[in-house]
Amino acid sequence: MNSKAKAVINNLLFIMKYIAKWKKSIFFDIGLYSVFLGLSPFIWIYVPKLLIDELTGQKSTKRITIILASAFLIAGIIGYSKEFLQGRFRMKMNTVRYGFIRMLAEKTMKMDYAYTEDPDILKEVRIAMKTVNNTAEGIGLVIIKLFSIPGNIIGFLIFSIIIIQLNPFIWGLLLISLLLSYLFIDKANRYQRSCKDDLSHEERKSYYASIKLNDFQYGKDIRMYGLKRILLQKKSEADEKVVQITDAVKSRYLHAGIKEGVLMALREGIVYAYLIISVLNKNISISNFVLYTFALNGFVTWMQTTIKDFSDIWVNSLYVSDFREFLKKDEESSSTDSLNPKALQYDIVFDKVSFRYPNSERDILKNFSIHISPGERLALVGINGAGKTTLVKLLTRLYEPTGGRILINGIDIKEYDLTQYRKLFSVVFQDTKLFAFTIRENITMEYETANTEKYQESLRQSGIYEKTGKLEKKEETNLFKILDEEGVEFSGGEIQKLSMARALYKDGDIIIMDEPTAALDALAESRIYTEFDNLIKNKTAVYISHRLSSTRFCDNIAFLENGELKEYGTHEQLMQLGGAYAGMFQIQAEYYREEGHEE
Ligand SMILES: Nc1ncnc2c1ncn2[C@@H]1O[C@H](COP(=O)(O)OP(=O)(O)OP(=O)(O)O)[C@@H](O)[C@H]1O
Repeated sequence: MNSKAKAVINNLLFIMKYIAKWKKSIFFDIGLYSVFLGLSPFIWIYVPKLLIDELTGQKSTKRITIILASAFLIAGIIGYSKEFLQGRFRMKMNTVRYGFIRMLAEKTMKMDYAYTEDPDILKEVRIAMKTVNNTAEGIGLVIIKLFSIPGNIIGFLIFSIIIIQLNPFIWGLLLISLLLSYLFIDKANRYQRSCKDDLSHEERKSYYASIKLNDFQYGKDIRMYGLKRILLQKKSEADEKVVQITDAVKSRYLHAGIKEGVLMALREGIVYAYLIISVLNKNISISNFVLYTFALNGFVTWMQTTIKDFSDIWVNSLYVSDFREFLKKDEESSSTDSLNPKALQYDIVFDKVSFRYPNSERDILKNFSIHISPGERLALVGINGAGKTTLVKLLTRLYEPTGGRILINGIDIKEYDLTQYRKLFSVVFQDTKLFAFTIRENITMEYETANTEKYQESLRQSGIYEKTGKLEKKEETNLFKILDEEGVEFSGGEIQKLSMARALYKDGDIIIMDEPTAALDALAESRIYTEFDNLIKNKTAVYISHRLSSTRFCDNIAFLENGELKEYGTHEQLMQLGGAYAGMFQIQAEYYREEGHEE
């Protein structure tokens, strides 16, 4: 067996494994449906023969009535049962399909964070989503085909027996011509498959533009910068390419259809000529002529359906392979040791850490070493792109250093159980995201919150409690209007306060604030930093800010330049040094003085 066939079988087994897990009774329905499907065509093949025999023989009205009544009764029962089973199957199938959708969602949550910033992986996610999102392709289609294939095989076997009785060569001829038709279609299928990546790429571009056009959060920029035109242009460019690709695919199928039509005409000609000659030579009766005509037509249609079903399974199995490949992507893993990092205090060391993003040719951090003592407040400062956020991503294990080590309490952070490790941190990111859930859910990240006092206290501490208290539904108000007309839209500064409340509620032992106060004015930011700092008591904290006055209170300041530690010390020490930090501080102080703020 070649590797492709093996892959198809493995994919079918994979799907069947999950059908067995999520909806075992589907197998029973398939069995029953197959029997009805396999037998159903033979009623209307045999009934005409029986009627002709009767009409050209004894002409018994009673027997004709019995033949017709039985035929209608059996056909009715079979037809009803088929419809019923098919309807029930469709419902059950959705359970299975949603199971796969959930599986994909869980996988994307567990994947290495690095993948989420990799465009190739985003393409793969889109293909994997397509595989499960509808029943016209991918896993959904394979499940549908699995439902009808056994019945089609039963039908094929019965038809074969009838036709072989007539003439085995005719059976062979039909089979060969049908296999040729399959090859025509298969060529088109393969072409379709070869376009998959390009199609997905263009669809992703079009989808991106559509999403941004409809995203309220982008509304301001779209209007102010006249982005509508460029977005629409990009969308229609991508759409045009999608149409081009799909048209090219359709044209391949059209050509395959024309070739198949010619082949069909030849096939039918030979078969009918054979049947007519057989009647003329009195080798078969008129009633058998009718029976074989129906049987031959039935066989061809049946075979075409079966071939199409197999071909669909073949093509769509490749999507299933993509889906399964995607499931194998590296997950964020805890190390083998799975140590619990929980301790009374945390001593953090960056030991000659270097880092380069995947698919990047530049080291963002170079030999970076720093020691953060327990309870210390460290300020990370430096110009845009210096590598400050990257340091946070490494410390929180969103990425792994490409060189050197990060140690907490003397142990490489890789050794710690990842889930436990992440619990250590309360982080407010620069581009922190909140969800269209209630305020309470956004703070607690819990469906039901037992500790009402704690989250209300977090809101109070981050200075947003007064605002949420005035809302009609208070903390049960939904954020944003995307899912709820009565949802509230908060200002940038208020969103940042909510993000801080979330960090306070989490109560991590190590605090990281990556410039979350950018939407606030300099004085408000400085106030929030100092107030926040009082709240976290003796916890270790890393603060990132571009406004150097906000972080001057920190125990130490690390000034980064091009991924290297350029200057390090207290605010006073760095000012005395008179280097890059002091220069930047002076410029900012000058600016604020001009603006009328007193330092
Ligand atoms: N996912 C990524 N892939 C490749 N390069 C990246 C990625 N994320 C960031 N970079 C690059 O790494 C460099 C450092 O980025 P980083 O976000 O750490 O800087 P920063 O000091 O926090 O800057 P800012 O003050 O603007 O927030 C930048 O040049 C950026 O372009």
